Amino acid sequence: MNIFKNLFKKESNQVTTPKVNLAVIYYSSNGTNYQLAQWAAEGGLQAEANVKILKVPETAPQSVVDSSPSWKAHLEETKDVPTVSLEDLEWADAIIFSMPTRFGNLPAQMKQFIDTTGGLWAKGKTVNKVVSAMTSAQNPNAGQEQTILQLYTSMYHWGAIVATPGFTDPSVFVAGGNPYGTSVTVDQNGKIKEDARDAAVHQAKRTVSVAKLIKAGN
Ligand SMILES: Cc1cc2nc3c(=O)[nH]c(=O)nc-3n(C[C@H](O)[C@H](O)[C@H](O)COP(=O)(O)O)c2cc1C
Repeated sequence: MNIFKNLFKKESNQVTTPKVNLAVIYYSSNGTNYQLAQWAAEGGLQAEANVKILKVPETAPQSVVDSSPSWKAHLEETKDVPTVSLEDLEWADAIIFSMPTRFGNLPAQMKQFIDTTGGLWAKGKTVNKVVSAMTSAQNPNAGQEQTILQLYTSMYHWGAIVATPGFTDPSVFVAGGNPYGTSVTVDQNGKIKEDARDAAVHQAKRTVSVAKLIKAGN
């Protein structure tokens, strides 16, 4: 009888999962991906994760930033958002990346940050991070999926576990139906056209719940 009791106890322990650390890492020139990052952070908190919103460093020349009033203003508005560090990556069990589409690809700022992770990768510290990505673009068919998939290519090298939203929630359809990750289209004024809040929240919750399983398994 005691044996059964112990077995039951062990199962109960397995169900009590540890708290997950979620890093929402973004790059944004005009605020869209900062907004997506904030929605993802909301989802992480709803899933009871420890959450950090972190920006990647701006690498564009100051003269280029200065030539765009909205870009300049966004950097000023977000100057107090902490900049991501390699320690943040070590801390994170789960990571949501959010970045705009640039000529059908990742922005150089995000890629530059990812390319600083070779040391962590070499020590095996990127393995089993649960990751998911979001993006924005000015057109629905000019690189949204491609940008997310390019990010995931690096994640496969990390040994990360890519947790896509798939079609696991109605909010994915409302946001435009991108199963690879929430993606939004912005108009000329940078206003998001789709109602993507719930999709970003759902994506973060799903990412955290997969990370919980991985962490509990470890
Ligand atoms: C250099 C550059 C390249 C871009 N390339 C694309 C593109 O390939 N496809 C597209 O639809 N929009 C493209 N855009 C528009 C951006 O994706 C859009 O402004 C961005 O998603 C807004 O995100 P943010 O507010 O977070 O900066 C480009 C913008 C810039 C500045």
